[in-house]
Amino acid sequence: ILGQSRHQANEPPIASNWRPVLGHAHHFLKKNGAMALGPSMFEGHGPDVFVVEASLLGQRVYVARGPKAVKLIMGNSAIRTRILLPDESLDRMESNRIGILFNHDLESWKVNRKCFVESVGRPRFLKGLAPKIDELMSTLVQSLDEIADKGNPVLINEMMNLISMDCIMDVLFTEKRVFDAGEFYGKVPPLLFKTVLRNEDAKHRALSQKYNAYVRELVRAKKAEMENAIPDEMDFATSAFMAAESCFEDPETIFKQVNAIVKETIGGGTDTASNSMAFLVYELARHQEIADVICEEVIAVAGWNGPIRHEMLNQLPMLEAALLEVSRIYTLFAAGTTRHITEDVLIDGVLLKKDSMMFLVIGMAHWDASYWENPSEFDPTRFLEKPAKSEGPHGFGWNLSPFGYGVRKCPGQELALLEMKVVMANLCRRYRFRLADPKKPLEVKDSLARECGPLEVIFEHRVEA
Ligand code: HEM
Repeated sequence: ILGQSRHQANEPPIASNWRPVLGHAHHFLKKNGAMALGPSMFEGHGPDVFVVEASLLGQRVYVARGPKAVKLIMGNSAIRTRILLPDESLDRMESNRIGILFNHDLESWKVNRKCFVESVGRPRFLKGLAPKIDELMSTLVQSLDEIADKGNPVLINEMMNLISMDCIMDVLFTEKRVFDAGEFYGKVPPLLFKTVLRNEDAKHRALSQKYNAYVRELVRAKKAEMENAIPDEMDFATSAFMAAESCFEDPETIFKQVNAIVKETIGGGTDTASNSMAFLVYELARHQEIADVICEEVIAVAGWNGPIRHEMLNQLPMLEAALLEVSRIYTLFAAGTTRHITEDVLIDGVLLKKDSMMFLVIGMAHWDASYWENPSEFDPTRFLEKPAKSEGPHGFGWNLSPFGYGVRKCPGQELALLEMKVVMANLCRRYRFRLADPKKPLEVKDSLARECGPLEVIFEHRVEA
């Protein structure tokens, strides 16, 4: 089952695809493990069936599907703990009982989450965010212009990885680097976070040690830098130190806390944004009319070369709609939102029993034909007008929740959307994207999150540079 794929050539992936679920179940599926698995768990049935119970190596698993699950389960503050990972994996990531992503200790998670949310939401940090990414992009387009001059295809999945990594590191530490981040990549492999979770051999252990040491060094340097005056527009790591200092007293705890926030931002914020942008480029290459509208929007507010400022970002409706549409169709965590049920809880007459695992299949609702017209079609215009009775995380009912919803929803949502808007606005006004081989099916890999496979794209200048 793990080896099968339901992707059709040239079709976007089925958002309710069950492969990511099995990726998550990896830890529990031993060599001869068996799991009662049928399509009813992940797709095919109407919205009435919203929790399916299964058994995985003798452990009870609930698969919560569709919009009702998003509203009732994600919105329920009693169901807060994420799936339990082996201590061994957590120790290797140095993230045992610290941070928020895999912290199983609810009390500790609560204070850590408060700290994360405070760091990422601080106005003095947010103020400088768009100019910072915009400045980085203005340096990058010089390299991209050369690529466009030559007309050679680029691997957009890899390029977006580099851009996204550069953005996140700049956002965290105000690091100015050039486009070729190769050397840096050796220290922080972008997929390390995922690899660490799944692979236990010596190579990965060594890589994670290197990575942990590298991040510690950056955080230490940031702390030292904070002895001087803190600038009015601060970076994320500075904001995280301020948040941690307001939550904890012990300097060692503060340091560990900031370290965790930084690693979770790198882990949660790089692959996610880069794959979303790679999928968006793919769709824009196939829908030039949408790309043209986005280009016109950007030029109307910022001109061909002017800076893209924070206040302009809500004047780019088609770009925002295109990002939502990509998040709907490609749903990075289609089935990868997990919970561990810590106490018996009754949801809409369904008893969810203590000590069970849960997978929340948010992607199912994203492709529900009873809610979305032509759900497999990339059509951002569906987001240009909100329905009159707007509800749900994005105002489109409970049928759209790519960042989750409720107590554990993604705390990086605003940052991710802002970053993607600034990056894509810079690219869309300057270049037209063409697929090097339009007939080649898009490769999509499902693991912890959904990934864009090798994708060759040609950049064409929109204006003479
Ligand atoms: C396109 C980009 C992104 C997508 C689609 C995304 C999606 C998600 C989803 C679905 C969850 C799980 C929510 C749940 O369990 O209910 C999550 C959690 C999380 N995300 Fe994101 N995310 C993105 C970007 C980011 C960024 C930029 C950051 C860092 C600033 C980030 C940090 C986190 C963290 C730390 C959590 C764990 C929260 C917790 O467990 O309490 N994410 N994200």
